[in-house]
Parts: sequence; C-alpha cells; structure tokens
Amino acid sequence: MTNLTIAMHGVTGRMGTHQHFVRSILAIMRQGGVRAANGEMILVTPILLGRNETKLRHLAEVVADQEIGTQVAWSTDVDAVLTDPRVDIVFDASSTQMRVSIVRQAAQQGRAVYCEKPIAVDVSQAMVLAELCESAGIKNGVVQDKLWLPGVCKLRALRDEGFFGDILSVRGEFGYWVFTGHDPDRPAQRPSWNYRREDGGGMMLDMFCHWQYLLGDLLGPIDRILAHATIDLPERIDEVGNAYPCTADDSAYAIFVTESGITCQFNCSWATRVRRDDLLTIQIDGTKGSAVAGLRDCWVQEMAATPRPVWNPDIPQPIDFHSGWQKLPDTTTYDNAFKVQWELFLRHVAADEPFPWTLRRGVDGVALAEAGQTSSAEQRWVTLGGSP
Ligand SMILES: NC(=O)C1=CN([C@@H]2O[C@H](COP(=O)(O)OP(=O)(O)OC[C@H]3O[C@@H](n4cnc5c(N)ncnc54)[C@H](OP(=O)(O)O)[C@@H]3O)[C@@H](O)[C@H]2O)C=CC1
Ligand SMILES: O=C1CO[C@H](CO)[C@@H](O)[C@@H]1O
Repeated sequence: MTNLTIAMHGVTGRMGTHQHFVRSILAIMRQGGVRAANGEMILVTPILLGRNETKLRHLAEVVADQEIGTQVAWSTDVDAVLTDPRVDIVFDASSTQMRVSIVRQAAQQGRAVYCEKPIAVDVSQAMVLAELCESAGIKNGVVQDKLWLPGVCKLRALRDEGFFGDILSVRGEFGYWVFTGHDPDRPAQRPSWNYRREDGGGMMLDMFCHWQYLLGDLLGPIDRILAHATIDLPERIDEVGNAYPCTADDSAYAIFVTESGITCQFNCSWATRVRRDDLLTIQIDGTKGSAVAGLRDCWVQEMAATPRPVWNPDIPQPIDFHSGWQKLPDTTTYDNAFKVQWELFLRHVAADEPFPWTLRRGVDGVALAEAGQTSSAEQRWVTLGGSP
C-alpha cells in the first residue's frame, strides 16, 4: 500500500474546490483509494494550500467532514508545505498567472507536479516549466479533462468502430451567456480575471488548449489555424462590485486544419445565448454518418437516415431535422472526468503506469492559443511547429 501526500494549491477556487477536491480527491478517499494494475492500493492524504484561512478551514474541516466524515490538513504557509519532504505531489489549480511560480518551486523540490491548464500564459513560460520538470526527472501532468467527458468517449468509440467512414469536417460550438454583473440579481458566474488579459484571462487561452488535445486525440495533430477574437462586452463588474474594463477576448472563432487535412471550425463565446443541446457540442460529419456530442450525450445519423432536403423558403419546413437523429445509449457508467485523470496520475506516480498527458503536452495547448492570438492579431493563417 502507498499513501501519497498531495499539496493542493488553488483549492479554494472554482475548479480546485468542486472538480479537484470534492469530486476527485475526496471521492477517491471515500472509495478507499485507487488500485494500480499491479494490485497495489494507493491512498491519498491532501494538504489544502492557499492564502485565505477562512476558505481553507471551511473546506478542510466542514466540507471534508460532510463528504468523508473526517477533516483534512490545510495551511497558508505555501513555502513550508512545498519544501516539506513528506509531500509527494504538488497540484496547482490557481489562476493561470500563478502557475509558473508554484510549478517551478515544486519541480525544484523534486515533487511530482500535476496542474490545471493552461500551464502558463505563453509558450516560452510553458516550455520553461516542461523543461524544468523533465530535467528534474519528476513525474508531471496537465489536466486534460475533456478527454473523459462521456460525450467525447462516445465520439471516440464511434471513430474506432468506423461509424463515420471518412471524416470530412468537425464543428464545435462552445459557450453561453456569462452575466456582466451590472444587474445585482444576476452576478457573473465566472471569475473576473477571466476577462482581463493582464491577469491571464481570455477565451483563446482558456479554451484553445482544450481544443488542441481534443482534436489531437480524435483526429491527430493540428497543422494550422485561422482565428478571430473579439471583446464583445467591454465592461464587467468584479467580485467586490467594482466595474472594470474587459481587456481579454470573450469570443473567439477559429478554423483548425489537421495534418490529415480535416477542417475543424470552433465558435466560442461568453456572450451567446444557447439554443443547442449543450454548452459544448461537437459535430463530426463523415461519408457514412454524422454524430453530435454534448458533454454527456451523443446523437448519430447514418446515411440510411439522412434526409434529402430541398430548398424552398415558400413553404413551412417539411422535415423535422431533429427527429432523424438517434441518441446513443449509455453502455457504461461514466465517472467524473477530472477524477478519472487523477486516478491515472496517481497510478503513474505510485506504480509507474503510463501517463502521456505531461507538461510537454500542456505546452502544445498553450502553443495553439498563442498561434490563435497571432492569427487574430495579424489576420493570417499560422502553421504550428509541434513540440518534441
Ligand atoms: N479544466 C477545466 O475544465 C478548467 C480549468 N480552469 C483552469 O483552472 C484554473 C483556476 O480557474 P478557476 O477555478 O476558474 O479560478 P478561480 O478564480 O475560481 O480560482 C483561483 C484560485 O487561485 C487562487 N489565487 C488567485 N490569485 C492568487 C494570488 N495572488 N495568491 C494566491 N492565490 C491566488 C485563488 O485563491 P483565493 O480563493 O484565496 O482567491 C483560488 O484558489 C485556471 O488556470 C483555469 O484556466 C478553469 C475552468 C475550467
Ligand atoms: O477552462 C475552461 C473555461 O470554462 C469552461 C466552462 O465554463 C471549462 O469547461 C473550461 O475548461
């Protein structure tokens, strides 16, 4: 049996609290640990780390007690915990701009590192982190949770069984309305730093790193990108009620072409009202069939069920386009996507099992976001170099 001590920094944030602490680490503790392929049982001991004593104490003492019937450790002395030799893994889910300093310290201390995406705000800093981890010889990983969304798992299974025939194109629709906070009854549902470039915000930086590994996994590497980003809503209200100017893109539109020649078009916006099946939908069109995946569900249409529309705006549309799609059944139970990846990382650290989602791969995500920024600023296609 192995017991891994995990210093969790940024655990007081949205992702840190809900996805990583409650739905991953506490859930793993509640189920009694994770079993490695060699039969070894891996247990975890978290230490919650941050600057806000009230929030940390609440998570460690109240939330943990509610969820698993016991309290966990916490500390505001970040340096002391990061240099504590009992710590095996340093995890960071703090705001993107903070990542470099935490990951750097952890790597220098020889701890295994696991962190949220994007791993840095630009490629040069991202490279430094990947190289630091590699030269220190430490196990390292970046969150790529969307790979384990049920909807994405279903797309992957359809691809593997040849459902699509030749894949022709992909269309992603992502986003929803994020309130500006001007109406006090409808506060913003995302943190204000997301809308300030100087604080690491921006749609491309946030989301293109997800599209990079998602498309890479489904279709192979991206060769080039053409992107256009806008700041649609120029002013928002922050967490303490002050108005601030939005300096980061809140919408971004991109065409990615894969090395295999497939065109993938993604619309992303925090200023759009949803009239589709989910907050993210991905449609893949192929010669034999098409599929549309949301976060959990997936609908398919084969050639035999494909309607034959004829353009005629002078009559009411005779085809119910939605009825020609079939919802795939759930053939398995799906665990939380973040928890699935946590378990794989723990097995990697404790039992040396493979874990390809390294910081080096995190660099690729930042590179796509940066290429998108260049494309948008210079109004041109940008070809990606790929990282070794
Ligand atoms: N994989 C995914 O699906 C998603 C990933 N993310 C990524 O996760 C990260 C966190 O995002 P999110 O949870 O939305 O952000 P939040 O703003 O909710 O949380 C930010 C966290 O960082 C801490 N923090 C911020 N500034 C400082 C500072 N100066 N000193 C110490 N601590 C600080 C906050 O601590 P405090 O509570 O004390 O303020 C808090 O714990 C980002 O990198 C983001 O890109 C975000 C959304 C989804
Ligand atoms: O980084 C992110 C920004 O927010 C999205 C949802 O609102 C997340 O899915 C995503 O991972």
